[in-house]
Amino acid sequence: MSVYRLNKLIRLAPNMTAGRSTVAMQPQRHNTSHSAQAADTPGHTSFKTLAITTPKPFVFHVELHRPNKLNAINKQMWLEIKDCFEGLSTNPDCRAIVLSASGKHFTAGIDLSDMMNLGQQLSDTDDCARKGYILERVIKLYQDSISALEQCPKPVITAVHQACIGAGVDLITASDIRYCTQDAFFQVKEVEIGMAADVGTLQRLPKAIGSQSLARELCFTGRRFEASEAHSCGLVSRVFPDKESLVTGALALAEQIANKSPIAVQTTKANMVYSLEHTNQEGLDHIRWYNKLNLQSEDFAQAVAAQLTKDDKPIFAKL
Ligand SMILES: CC/C=C\C=C\CC(=O)SCCNC(=O)CCNC(=O)[C@H](O)C(C)(C)COP(=O)(O)OP(=O)(O)OC[C@H]1O[C@@H](n2cnc3c(N)ncnc32)[C@H](O)[C@@H]1OP(=O)(O)O
Repeated sequence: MSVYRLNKLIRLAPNMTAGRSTVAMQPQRHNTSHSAQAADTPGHTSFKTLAITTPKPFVFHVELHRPNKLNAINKQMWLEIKDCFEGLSTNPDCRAIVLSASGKHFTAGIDLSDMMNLGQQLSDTDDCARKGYILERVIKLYQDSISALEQCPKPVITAVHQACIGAGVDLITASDIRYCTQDAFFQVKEVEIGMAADVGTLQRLPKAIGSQSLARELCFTGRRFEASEAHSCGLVSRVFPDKESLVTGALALAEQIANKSPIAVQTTKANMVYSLEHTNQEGLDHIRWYNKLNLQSEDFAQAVAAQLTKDDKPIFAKL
């Protein structure tokens, strides 16, 4: 589906009011009346591998949803992740996103059966250059899928339970904030399947944990590590006792973010992502350019007034 069409569909979401409305979802996943309504709405489409709900005003909850396949990421899921986050990027009803997963594990990484299909496709030609072109396109598509989280202007909070393997680590390191359950475990497993990780972990993990030494150890060995180590090295910032409290905590954080000025939050994300790759001076130049506009916005005036009057919930216009 084109990004244009997806944007249009996501924009059809019912107005955000407290409560649960569902867009582009798996009807059987959420047995609320809202799900049925949304599923029946003409023009609504369904993602096959993602379930999307809007549990709080301006908060979208995206779930990896191939529970019977341990949320292994097949081609369809790669495409849908990209479409979904690109669509939410321009959706004015979305200010913060929680990404979690249904079923036993967060994700078993790339779908290995799908990889076998790719092998079949490659065997259709004997020409190594043509095989190379096929692989180039696939890798680029998968990279873009993961990068859609980082490029999405809205903060993305990932909530990991149980296994987060291979491509799962690529995925979560492209998010803004990571939480997990105490039974979560992580593995940069690519070397174990005979490849170098190529969709983001090697670039983002060292920055996320702030240690080249540990990142290289994890990437060279593919050793599994648990929630406690993920927390102590800074890969995740909070650990919850179970999945229910994890998702509740992640949604509460998303709600807190969604109550802030969307201009302030989205500019903050843009500048923090930019500053990861640039010098301090370049980062300062970048934010100065943004803020010479943003400090004239009604959000700024309203937020300052709210501070002075101790109004803890100023209402900001959609962005
Ligand atoms: C261009 C390339 C871009 C990106 C590349 C990314 C690379 C990677 O993602 S590398 C990592 C690949 N994933 C794995 O190696 C995971 C292997 N699986 C496991 O380690 C375990 O299954 C587990 C995730 C820890 C879960 O363990 P458990 O709960 O005990 O379940 P199992 O009994 O092991 O598995 C049940 C069932 O699922 C099948 N399965 C597991 N993982 C995958 C997978 N990634 N793809 C496809 N299928 C998977 C497993 O074979 C079992 O199948 P049965 O038919 O029931 O035997």
